[in-house]
Amino acid sequence: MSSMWGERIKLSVFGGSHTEAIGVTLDGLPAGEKMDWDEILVQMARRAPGQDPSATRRVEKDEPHVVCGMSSDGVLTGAPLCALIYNSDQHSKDYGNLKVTPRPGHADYAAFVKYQGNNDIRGGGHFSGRLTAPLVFAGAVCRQILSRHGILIGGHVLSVGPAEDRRFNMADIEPEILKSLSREYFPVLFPSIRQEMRRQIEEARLALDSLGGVVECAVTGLPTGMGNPMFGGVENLISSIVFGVPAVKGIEFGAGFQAARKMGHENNDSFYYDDGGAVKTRTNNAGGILGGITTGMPLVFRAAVKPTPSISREQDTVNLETGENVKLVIKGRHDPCIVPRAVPALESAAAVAVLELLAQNGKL
Ligand SMILES: Cc1cc2nc3c(=O)[nH]c(=O)nc-3n(C[C@H](O)[C@H](O)[C@H](O)COP(=O)(O)O)c2cc1C
Ligand SMILES: C=C(O[C@@H]1CC(C(=O)O)=C[C@@H](OP(=O)(O)O)[C@H]1O)C(=O)O
Repeated sequence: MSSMWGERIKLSVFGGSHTEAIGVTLDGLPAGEKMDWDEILVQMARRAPGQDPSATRRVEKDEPHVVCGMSSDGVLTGAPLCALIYNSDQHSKDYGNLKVTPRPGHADYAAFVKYQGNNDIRGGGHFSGRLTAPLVFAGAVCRQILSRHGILIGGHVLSVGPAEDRRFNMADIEPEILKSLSREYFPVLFPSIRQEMRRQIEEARLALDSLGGVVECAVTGLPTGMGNPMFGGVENLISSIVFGVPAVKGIEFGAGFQAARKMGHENNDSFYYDDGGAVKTRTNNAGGILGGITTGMPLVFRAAVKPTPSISREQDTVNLETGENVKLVIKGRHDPCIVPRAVPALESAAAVAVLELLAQNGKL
């Protein structure tokens, strides 16, 4: 399976939702960087399941065990960093019927065909959202290195169903806002919207259904001039890792799809020199990227997260053994909405991508 990413910072994620453990190997990290272990645990806790009514009831500690690559006092050795996260709360019986009656919206059918039924279906196997736990560990390491280069990453739940938070002011994102968002569970910019989002999620859950939404993520402090045209652009790099987060179905940068409805004079970001003589833009519809290259303005992207495929209401499917059309009722513990827990996963994907970008541009 192709669960490896990166040229300079090489990321490999392994395991399945119900295997003994899941984990990650990160190669290419700079030696000598001291990690704050508590900060790593803060990031793991932001994504961990079982701590909120808006999430799956599966309970996992998600405490990483470092196998190699970090000294006992938390300093990166420069050798590949490998961490394991043990699985402890598997209910594999819930998946007994799903191999031959694939869930609409999940990877069951496509994987059954590709792997001739040999794929581990329990808890979504290697396709599970649980595989974002090792990604968050990797991101937690990368973002500590990035912060020493003045680069901050933070995201928030922009929408859940019809409930909408406000967007970042893309031309001017306060470091303090990103610092606080990036330590929260279910981060939002406009605090009172969280309650409405939770209400929408609960309503969907009670209707035996699920909800999707959008995550908005920003990166500040990026050096200007990193990235390449055409296939080597910063959008290309970030998108390729962001689509590694299960359930992400779309990404846009800056004004994104709204740019298609603007006039040129509205969409262009005028340049000016700030008081310190730095070139800035008054607006940031470009989302910090022009021609695939960083402009020095905040990098902003939004990712569309689909509604959780495993829902409790009866659905139509097929029986791959008998060749019949059948009804399916899914058992088990599923996120009624993935979006809040996808925020740290998407920030982490961005952190790994930005560290790769620095490495590719000789800035590490
Ligand atoms: C944090 C997170 C949690 C998820 N939780 C669930 C879940 O409880 N049930 C489920 O069916 N899908 C869940 N998913 C989504 C599936 O893993 C995903 O839809 C599936 O692997 C198919 O991949 P695709 O949607 O990218 O095509 C979750 C995804 C993430 C990122
Ligand atoms: C365990 C996590 O999420 C899981 C992601 C997931 C899926 O199909 O993606 C299905 C569920 O697995 P299970 O049936 O074993 O409870 C979720 O709980 C996690 O994110 O840590």
